[in-house]
Amino acid sequence: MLTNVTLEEACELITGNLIPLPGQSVALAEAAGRVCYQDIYAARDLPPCSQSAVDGYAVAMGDEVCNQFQLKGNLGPGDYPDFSLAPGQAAGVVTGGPVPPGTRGVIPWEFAEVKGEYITTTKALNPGDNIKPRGEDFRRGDIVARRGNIVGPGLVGVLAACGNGKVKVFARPKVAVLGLGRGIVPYHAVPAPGETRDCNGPVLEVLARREGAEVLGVETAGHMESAGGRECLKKLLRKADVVITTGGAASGAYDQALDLIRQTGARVLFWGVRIKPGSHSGAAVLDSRLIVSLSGNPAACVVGYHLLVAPALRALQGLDPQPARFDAVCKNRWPKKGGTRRFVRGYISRNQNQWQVNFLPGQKSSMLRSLIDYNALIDLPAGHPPVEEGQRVSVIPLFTL
Ligand SMILES: Nc1nc2c(c(=O)[nH]1)N[C@H]1C(S)=C(S)[C@@H](COP(=O)(O)OP(=O)(O)OC[C@H]3O[C@@H](n4cnc5c(N)ncnc54)[C@H](O)[C@@H]3O)O[C@H]1N2
Ligand code: MOO
Repeated sequence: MLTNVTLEEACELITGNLIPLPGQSVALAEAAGRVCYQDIYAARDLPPCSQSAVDGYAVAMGDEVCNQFQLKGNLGPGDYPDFSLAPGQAAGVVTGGPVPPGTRGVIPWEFAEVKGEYITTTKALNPGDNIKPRGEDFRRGDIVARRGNIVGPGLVGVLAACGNGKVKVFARPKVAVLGLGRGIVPYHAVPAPGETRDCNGPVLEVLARREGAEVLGVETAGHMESAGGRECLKKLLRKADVVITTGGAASGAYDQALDLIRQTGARVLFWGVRIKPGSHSGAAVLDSRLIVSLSGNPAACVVGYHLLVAPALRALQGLDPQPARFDAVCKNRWPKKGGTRRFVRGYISRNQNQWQVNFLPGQKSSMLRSLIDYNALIDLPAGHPPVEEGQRVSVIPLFTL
């Protein structure tokens, strides 16, 4: 078993042992935010025929410029022309309506005077003026999205315009959360003296949902003997793609996570990561199922989630597992120097043209305080000296981009 691996090694071991989930067809309205399973091509030309860009008069002419035309018909909204225009003829058209064959351009009604069955135009017309040619936006067969693209509102619009009622997207990863800390009880229970309410479970549930997962359940098994805990973990592994355990991850007398995971027959990928907080994290695989064991201390649990679980959930959905990253200028100082690589919870914001970051208060791994406002992790390398205000640091944005 690999122990005390770097974060990069841990991520590679996790993502290298995952197979992206299968595709499923979902209704267009349900597809937004999901990940395309396959390349998608335009099913028709858009617009499907030559259309007018203005309300006015479609006119036909030969090579000679003319400004007087005989009105041949009038097309209202929803009408389709059953006639063509010969040079010298015109027809009333509406914005987005089809123009009759033979149309050279469209004159907005503001630049036309109607007298009886004739119109006189008061503006010169160039060929193609105010016409949206067929297929100007998309040609049938044009690629509109690639496998791995997130379905955004614009793509929903294109697919709706093409008449695609369904989209094939990656299945959502099914996630279950299991609290293994001793004396941890569900948050809605009244804890006896010495017991602690489970707060990691609900936090992980919310975080995993944000990453596109379907959360099957949040359970606690720290009160169970080994056999009970093992059966509980096995049960969750039968239905979930990813089981996140929290607590019981260190190597004390009451820490049972590693033991329980081994008892299921899972192959441990690593145990212990050279980061703080979150050093007591590990991962294992059973068939195509992933188990990630996170610390019980709430902030360590959350940091472990962002750095180890979120990349796995992205990889399962066909996305790049790597989080975004950029430099930001510190707005306050971090007085501690550090031997281990540290992930500090920060708050990033834009100031004029640059990103800035605040180190948030309450950074002990046992404390929840920094988690109220955090929207980024500040990556301080091993052996870093104290960080001064105005210095640039590397940040991983979490909820803002
Ligand atoms: N002798 C040592 N003790 C500890 C070490 C160490 O290296 N040697 N490491 C410390 C660090 S760092 C961390 S982080 C924790 C990791 O502990 P575990 O992951 O084994 O978690 P537990 O012991 O079960 O609980 C720790 C702490 O977290 C609370 N907890 C647990 N689960 C939950 C939950 N679901 N919701 C809310 N709070 C939870 C639990 O009550 C404890 O207070 O170990 C240190 N000790
Ligand atoms: O793993 Mo503990 O989280 O180092 O704080």
